[in-house]
Amino acid sequence: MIEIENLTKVYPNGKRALNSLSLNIHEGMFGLIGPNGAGKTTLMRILATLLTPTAGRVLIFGKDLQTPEGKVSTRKSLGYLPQEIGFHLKLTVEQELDYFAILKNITDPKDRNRQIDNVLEQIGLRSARKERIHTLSGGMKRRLGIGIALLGSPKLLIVDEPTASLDPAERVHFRNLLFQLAGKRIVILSTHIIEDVNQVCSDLAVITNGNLLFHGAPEILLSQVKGKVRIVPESELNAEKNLRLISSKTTPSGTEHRVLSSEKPSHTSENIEPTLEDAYLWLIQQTSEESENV
Ligand SMILES: Nc1ncnc2c1ncn2[C@@H]1O[C@H](COP(=O)(O)OP(=O)(O)OP(=O)(O)O)[C@@H](O)[C@H]1O
Repeated sequence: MIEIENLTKVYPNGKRALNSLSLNIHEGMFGLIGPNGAGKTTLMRILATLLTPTAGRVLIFGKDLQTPEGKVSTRKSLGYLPQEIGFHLKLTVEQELDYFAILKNITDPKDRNRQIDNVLEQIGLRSARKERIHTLSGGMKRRLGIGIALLGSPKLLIVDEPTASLDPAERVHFRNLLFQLAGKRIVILSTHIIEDVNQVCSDLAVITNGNLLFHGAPEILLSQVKGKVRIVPESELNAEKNLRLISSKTTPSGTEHRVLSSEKPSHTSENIEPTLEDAYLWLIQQTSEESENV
């Protein structure tokens, strides 16, 4: 388990990226969502021991990250896939994995080969082992990134926006791969794609401006907007009271607005089943309105 207590990070330029954040993360898939600049990467870099917090405490599998012993043991049990990964494009898939396995201190060549075979199987790149990295598709490169993170069989896997640049089929493939990998591990998935979290995470946190807005199961977040989402045509928008606009789209019959409201629907609009994205947008909007009113 990961225990985060009152974690604060203030960068040297005075930017407060995390603000006394407390959170516990258990085995399985954990989704971390929030708008740009919310503090997600800062949090993940602290968990990955790449950044030192200004205040607060983090225990990873019972070890305090502030102690040298805690840092060493976390690094041993960690696989981290950052947003950008610098591959050696002229190496083959197999050579790249071998290179990173050596960096991870897997010194015995037999053990290294065994682990590389396992990882290639897990990420579905067995047939591409002799291919040079510059010839791989974006999705295959992301899978190779996860393969590198998996070397050493880490108990904690942290992945930062892994599906952002992938096509829909590769995205689904990749998120299913993460789900399979979760098993007895902790997998932290940071993303802007709420649907990915909805499909594979049993627990999630929403952060904005370094503050924790929500922590719990996706169903609980969803339940907060149940019975409150509906589609309203442009012509009816003024007839409805206390609406919160989620999104708008142009259809052959005119502009339609997806809105949230606790009021009874007007005669031409009716409530529809909300999505996790509705709940997320509602939470974010509510918070930004509250902070504007302070
Ligand atoms: N090295 C740094 N020095 C100063 N400010 C920084 C630094 N790194 C990040 N920040 C700021 O801290 C805040 C949080 O950034 P962070 O990258 O953690 O957010 P994020 O949620 O990962 O955003 P995104 O989704 O855009 O990647 C932002 O306002 C960012 O500009």
